[in-house]
Amino acid sequence: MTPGGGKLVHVAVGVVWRRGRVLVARRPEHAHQGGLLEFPGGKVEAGESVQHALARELLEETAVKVDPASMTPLIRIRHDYGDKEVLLDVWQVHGAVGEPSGLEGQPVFWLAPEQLSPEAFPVANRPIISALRLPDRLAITGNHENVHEALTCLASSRVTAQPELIVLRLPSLPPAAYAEVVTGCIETGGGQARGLLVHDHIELAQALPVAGLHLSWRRAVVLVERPVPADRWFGVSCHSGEELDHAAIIGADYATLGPVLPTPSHPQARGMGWDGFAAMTEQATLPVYALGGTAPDQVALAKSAGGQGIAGISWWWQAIGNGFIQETP
Ligand SMILES: Nc1nc2c([nH]c(=O)n2[C@@H]2O[C@H](COP(=O)(O)OP(=O)(O)OP(=O)(O)O)[C@@H](O)[C@H]2O)c(=O)[nH]1
Repeated sequence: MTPGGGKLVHVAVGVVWRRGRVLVARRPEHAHQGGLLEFPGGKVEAGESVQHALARELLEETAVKVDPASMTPLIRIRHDYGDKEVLLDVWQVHGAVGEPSGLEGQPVFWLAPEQLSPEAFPVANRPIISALRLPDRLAITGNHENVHEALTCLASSRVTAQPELIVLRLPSLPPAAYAEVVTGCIETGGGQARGLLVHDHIELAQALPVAGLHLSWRRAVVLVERPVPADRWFGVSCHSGEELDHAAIIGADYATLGPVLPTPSHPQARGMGWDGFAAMTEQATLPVYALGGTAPDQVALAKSAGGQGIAGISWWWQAIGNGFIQETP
């Protein structure tokens, strides 16, 4: 039973991929959340696994055949619509066989991830769309006290690891020097700092062409709403379930959660472990990166624990000079 006294409806939801696009359908007007777009799926029946429920629903609703064993978990979202509380259990599906058609009269079509407009879907789907667009590795810079060295490290680390999103975390730099690094990245990026998330300097993320804003918990805790527009990423560093709840309330698109494992900078801190991480992401309503002692070879592990992937410094940052890791974010 849910806090409201109703029953939690467990829904198997499929993100079915084909040639870089995903399958969507329009919900019938009379249905719950009618008229909006959805990813195909439906209720998990008693005694059924989520994967088998999804395979059954995809066949019944869209005529495509999928192998339950080939599905991979994307995210689980619990959402209370007021009239109904749902747990959307979302899985990615590759290798679906057959041409889809709306067997219940619903239009079905393929859309590229950048065509998935959050407003066209039920509210509970927004984190799913973020999870589809976000990479599975979130790179965080090490520290530097010098603008030139920070830019040099950033350029060389980027070439080797090719991260899509980078949190520019340079806590030792005074604000003016930090702004210089950001504008340096914008210049070399031909007018925009591609993939760059400004750390803690809210006004820079609002004013400059960067990919978004990442806030430390101490900055995020005082906010009551999202500080950047919807076309920028907004992430928060969290360390507990309560912090994840607050991040979701202020409109964060993703969070980092850690430390999961002991880190080189804090070897004495035991970390929450993968079980602790899984328990917290289970309750979260936004994509969550595992941070602290994690590396890209643990992306699959992080995903199986309900995470978006891993975040961190040491696996990609090529420190020079004083650019060694001094503390975890
Ligand atoms: N299939 C699907 N359901 C979704 C999505 N997003 C979302 O909030 N839901 C909600 O999940 C619930 C279950 O969906 P459903 O109506 O497809 O399930 P069903 O066919 O087994 O049930 P029904 O017999 O009541 O129609 C609905 O309340 C729906 O609004 C989504 O992307 N896909």
